[in-house]
Amino acid sequence: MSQTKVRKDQKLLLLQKKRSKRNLTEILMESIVKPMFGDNITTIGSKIAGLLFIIETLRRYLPGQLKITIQELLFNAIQRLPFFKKCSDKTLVFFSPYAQIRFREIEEYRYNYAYSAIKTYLGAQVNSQVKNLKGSLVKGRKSLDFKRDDDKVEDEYEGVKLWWEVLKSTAGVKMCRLTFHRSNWEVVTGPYLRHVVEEGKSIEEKKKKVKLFMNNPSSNWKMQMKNLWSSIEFEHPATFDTMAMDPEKKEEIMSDLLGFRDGEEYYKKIGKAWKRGYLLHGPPGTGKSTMIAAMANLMSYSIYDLELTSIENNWELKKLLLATTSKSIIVIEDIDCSLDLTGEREVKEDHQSNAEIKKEKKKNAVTLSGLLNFIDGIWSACGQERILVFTTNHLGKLDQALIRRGRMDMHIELSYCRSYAFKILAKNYLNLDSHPLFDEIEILLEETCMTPADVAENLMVKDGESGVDGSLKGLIRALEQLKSNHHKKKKVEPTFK
Ligand SMILES: Nc1ncnc2c1ncn2[C@@H]1O[C@H](COP(=O)(O)OP(=O)(O)OP(=O)(O)O)[C@@H](O)[C@H]1O
Ligand SMILES: [Mg+2]
Repeated sequence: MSQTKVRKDQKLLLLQKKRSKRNLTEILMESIVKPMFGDNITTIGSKIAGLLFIIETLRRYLPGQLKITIQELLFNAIQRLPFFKKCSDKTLVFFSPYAQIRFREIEEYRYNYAYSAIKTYLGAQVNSQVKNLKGSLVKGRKSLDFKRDDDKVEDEYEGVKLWWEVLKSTAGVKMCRLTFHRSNWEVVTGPYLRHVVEEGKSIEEKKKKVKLFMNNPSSNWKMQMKNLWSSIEFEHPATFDTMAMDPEKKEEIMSDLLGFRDGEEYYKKIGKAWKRGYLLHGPPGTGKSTMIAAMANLMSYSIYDLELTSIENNWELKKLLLATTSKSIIVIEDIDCSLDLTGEREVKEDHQSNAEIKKEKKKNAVTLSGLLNFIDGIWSACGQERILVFTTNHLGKLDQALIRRGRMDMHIELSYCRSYAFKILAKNYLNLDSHPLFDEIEILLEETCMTPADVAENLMVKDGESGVDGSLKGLIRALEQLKSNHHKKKKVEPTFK
């Protein structure tokens, strides 16, 4: 069957469904509501009593979802009567014994954690009576994981029946809708929903996977803040154990991070937003990106890799920030290359046309002040438990306002490979704690500037001789080469006095 035919059939089915719903409302209107009330209300009391009798009968004898659907239709029919059109919401609500609560995925521009907790809770309602399930194999686990895959879930709590629906509006807004009898208002809005959210959160915590998010270009954003970020599962193997750097510095960074993670009370006490900024600087190949991965693995936080060059203006930057979840690391790599850090744009030459200036502005309209707002303005206080990481190869190029303490709380320098870093790399790559060639290598490392990335590359090469000796000798050759190149360069360079 061709695709267009399938689409036509689906449209037809949808139209029929809509029609049948409308027809049913009309049938109820003609057969029950109009004969009872007519268009003119005179003896309202006895008529309301009659209607309540019908509603109560439905409540007793019809099964769950069907009962709600018919009552909803009846309610809709009543609302169409001229008399009731003039009534306030309060009067109308009196005729519907059911209440509904909607939990939208994005509520007032912010991610709604209740939505994800509820979805997780509903997915976990698995038993032998369930018709639709979905199965998956999670990495690192032996057994399959089953989740409920129904749009409608009936639940029961302390004898109270509740009906959940997982919906998506035509505008693409995802939501969970809960329907319950008004007489159970206290139980549902209190202990029941608390139970659902807590249960959902604890399941999420147990199954938590670290994710890597990337921002989509705004031209791909749809309505209602959807599709701002794309994500994949984060599976980088880097840890602080494998980071080649000064052990003391490493210890300091790790305890700073863990202190931050457990610092909710402390941040509340001092009245500061629960966030922390780290600036990683150093030459290419010294482990800045590797450290971000190690941070995410240590904290079990997801990474939001923010590509500033694909953001058109400060407003988009705010939207992206608001759509991030807590327990996350927001990363801007090579901050000096992503942004015009001089703040105000330079005045353009006279001969440059207005159109050209406009085009230029649009191209790079995220400004330094926008970014500063993003870091510590009102907007950043909207989200808690977030880490910000900036990386740069050129610390000197950054505006002081951007890197002052309080914005970037900790400056971490990653540098060329020295003795302590080499020992960690030798352990990682060759499983060596010591070797007669270590002394020679360590002296050469002090005399040269080789990055950990280059040392690691050399340790992986099996140059001629096999085994660890071959790798270490290869590294020595590379270091000697680097040293002699350095001397040659020095000789050529003129000296200024
Ligand atoms: N300090 C380090 N400890 C362990 N491995 C490192 C370290 N530095 C570099 N490496 C290795 O070198 C590779 C490149 O490092 P990485 O991408 O982290 O460097 P970078 O500082 O982010 O460089 P750039 O400035 O070019 O982005 C990594 O895959 C890692 O294997
Ligand atoms: Mg990098």
